[in-house]
Amino acid sequence: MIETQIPMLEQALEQALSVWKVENKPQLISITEKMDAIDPFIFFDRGTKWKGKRIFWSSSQESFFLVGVGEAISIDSNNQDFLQTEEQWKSLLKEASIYNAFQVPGTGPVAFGGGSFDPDKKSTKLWKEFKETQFRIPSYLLTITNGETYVTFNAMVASDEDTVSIRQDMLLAKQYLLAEQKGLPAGPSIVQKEEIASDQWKELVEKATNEIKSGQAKKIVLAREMRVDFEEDASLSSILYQLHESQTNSFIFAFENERDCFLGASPERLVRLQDNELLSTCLAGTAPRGVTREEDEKIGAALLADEKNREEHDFVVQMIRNAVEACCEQVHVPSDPVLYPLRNLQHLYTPVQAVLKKGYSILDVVQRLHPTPALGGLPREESMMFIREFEQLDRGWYGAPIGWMDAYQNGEFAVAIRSALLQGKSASLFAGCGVVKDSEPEAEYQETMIKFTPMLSVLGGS
Ligand SMILES: C=C(O[C@H]1C=CC=C(C(=O)O)[C@@H]1O)C(=O)O
Ligand SMILES: [Mg+2]
Repeated sequence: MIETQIPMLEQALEQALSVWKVENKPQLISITEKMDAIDPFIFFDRGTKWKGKRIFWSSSQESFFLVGVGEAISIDSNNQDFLQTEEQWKSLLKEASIYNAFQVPGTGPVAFGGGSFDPDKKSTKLWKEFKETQFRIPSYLLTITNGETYVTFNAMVASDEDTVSIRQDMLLAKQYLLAEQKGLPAGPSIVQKEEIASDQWKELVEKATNEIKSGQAKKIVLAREMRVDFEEDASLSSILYQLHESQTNSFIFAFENERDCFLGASPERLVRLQDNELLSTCLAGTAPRGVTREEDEKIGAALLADEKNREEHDFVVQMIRNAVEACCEQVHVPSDPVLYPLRNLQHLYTPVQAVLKKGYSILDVVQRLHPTPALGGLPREESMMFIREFEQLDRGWYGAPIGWMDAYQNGEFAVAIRSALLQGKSASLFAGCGVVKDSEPEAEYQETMIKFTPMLSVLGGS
């Protein structure tokens, strides 16, 4: 039997109404409850009732989950500016009626979202459902952290009448979302796949290396697309479950907008902030995994010693270090990278730790870091101009920051790679690589091939 009362609801509604009467603008109410264990994938699947408005985030390393259904309010913008988002987020929280006795990171009002890779590139209809910047405060948010489970109920109050429907919706939603449920639906299976213009892409890699050799840039990251079709509409909950099971050391994310959903399993953290402690990671330079342990170690050692990959990696470290130093103190960066193993490939990895200076927020850092040379290039402007002009792909949200922030200055953003845009019976997959002076088109092509593998395999078409 589920306890269907929502404690503090009446107080929260009353408080919001009294502020609304003075301020005359909608007020956020947010109530957090601790619950017995809830399966995050089943919660997401249950959320199909709110189809088009679900979000998912998990850090598989830490068993941390955020699953949101419905939308209490969104903070959107058609010109990308994370600082503007920050202003709106602060103003929303200023007078909000927040009842969260726990204040654990990721509980209470949480804004989840991201934006497009390059707002200056002309967008195509592929990404028509996605805004330049879009953050969602879910109506119902499940948070699982340190083995504890919380649910936060959020709503906007803008009139006396609202309180009646909010009360009703919240109680029904609580009953529905927490009801027992059988397993997840079956995963998709790919019936057709098409690599978009791969020969042209290899020519573009060559063009970029020439550009680099002539001194126009040091590194340019180039990406490409694969389009796949399924027998039936793909079930998102099963895909997320499979990603979570197969991709350790990754962030699993999903942002659903109507019939489209952008999801992935990214190993690349852009920034994490907790109690003012900042962690960013430089991840660039790639090699496959070996079949035997011996072979794997040999490939790893070769990657660590490979000049081309070290250069690719070092450009990212330089840029992130500079950006972090501008808003942090006690910046710590190891002098050499280590290996970061994933199921299908391994990367060079350098963590950057620091303490954020007073007056800065996680979105300040996101704004400064994006795009890092792991997705754009170096120098930033020159590489971005090259991508904007020559890359035959609408990256949309691929390669851009995606993540969450709470009301207590905690949050985490990943770089949205190893990802796909699901659109009912079809999907677009994205993969890119860092091109430097010693890049070879065929080798870079093969590298994108392995980067497609994690997503392809959970979509039923390895
Ligand atoms: C651009 C992607 O990967 C980046 C992140 C890690 C390693 C990379 C590389 O070695 O090229 C890329 O910079 C992608 O997966 O689509
Ligand atoms: Mg590479």
